[in-house]
Amino acid sequence: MSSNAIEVKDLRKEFVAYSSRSGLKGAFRDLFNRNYKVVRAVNDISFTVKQGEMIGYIGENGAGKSTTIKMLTGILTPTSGRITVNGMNPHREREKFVRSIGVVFGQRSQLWWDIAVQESFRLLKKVYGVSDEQYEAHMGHIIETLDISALLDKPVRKLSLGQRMRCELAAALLHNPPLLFLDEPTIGLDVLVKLKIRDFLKEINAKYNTTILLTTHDISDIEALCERVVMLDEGKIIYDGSLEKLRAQWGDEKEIQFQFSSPISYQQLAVLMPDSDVSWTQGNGPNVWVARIPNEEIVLSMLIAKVAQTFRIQDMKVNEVSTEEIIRNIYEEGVVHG
Ligand SMILES: Nc1ncnc2c1ncn2[C@@H]1O[C@H](COP(=O)(O)OP(=O)(O)OP(=O)(O)O)[C@@H](O)[C@H]1O
Repeated sequence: MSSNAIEVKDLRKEFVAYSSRSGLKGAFRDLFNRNYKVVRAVNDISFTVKQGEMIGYIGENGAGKSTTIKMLTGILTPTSGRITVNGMNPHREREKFVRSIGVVFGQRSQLWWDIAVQESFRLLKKVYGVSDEQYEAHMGHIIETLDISALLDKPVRKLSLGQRMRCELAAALLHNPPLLFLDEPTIGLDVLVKLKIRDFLKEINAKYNTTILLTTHDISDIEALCERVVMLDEGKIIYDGSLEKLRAQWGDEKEIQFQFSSPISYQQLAVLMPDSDVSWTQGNGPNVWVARIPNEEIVLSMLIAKVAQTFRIQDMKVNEVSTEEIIRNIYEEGVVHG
């Protein structure tokens, strides 16, 4: 097997969406020719994922994330393009393929609703052909780390969402797959469970070099886990790189908030650094002004020095532009950056 867990080349998926005409006359005409339009959900994307990488696959609703994952897991066939996952074609070598991946889709369960969790585990163990020795060696640790031993004899329908998600994760890893797909694994979970799941994923990744591809709307999941993000917009990859670079490229501004001891006018502030890219706006509260500046050390120290020389400052705060905000900006601007 090559060292790439996932190889995707010029991958495309189109859906044909029919629209029905209204009324009896419309229905009659629909019999002969229906109105349809082609939706290109995934538009010729290419990327590779190395074994052991943890990748955040992100994008707005409808960007094409689920469609990609469904193709990568062999649920949907591509319209065109090539996919190799764990050295296989996901839908051609179905049976062998599913044994090489683990999948957790936030809203869909692979556990049986009415039977005890451990019965589900036992069934999956059979399906995946996991030996007793393998199971003991591997699952004991997983059950302990996810803290689910007290849940094993409960039917899934009796579990809370957080409890169920932990059991889903254990189920997805039962056969110790080298590749794990997670779709919104922490959605709706409380902070402690989220942290537990993140720690667990980090541990699995470190211990087994498991590749993890994660879709999430929770950027803090990405910050905690992924060095690389692939961002999708309208079926196209608009960013593929490190979270750090994304920040550096886009988080290129800082905000400094000053609270002055007495009222100051905009003109007084505007003349401080007339030749630089500093913009001032009034903040919340009395005598509060916010300067937005380019994220450069020298501009920051000059500004602070000038302001401190000229006015009496009661309080000062520097805000980094958050990743959340950076990503929102990208969506709004829709700019393509490599
Ligand atoms: N079975 C289908 N038939 C027709 N159109 C579809 C089908 N599945 C997805 N689409 C369309 O393809 C586009 C991409 O959808 P997809 O579900 O992949 O987005 P997503 O990024 O996963 O969004 P979300 O975050 O909401 O899950 C959307 O415009 C969607 O309406």
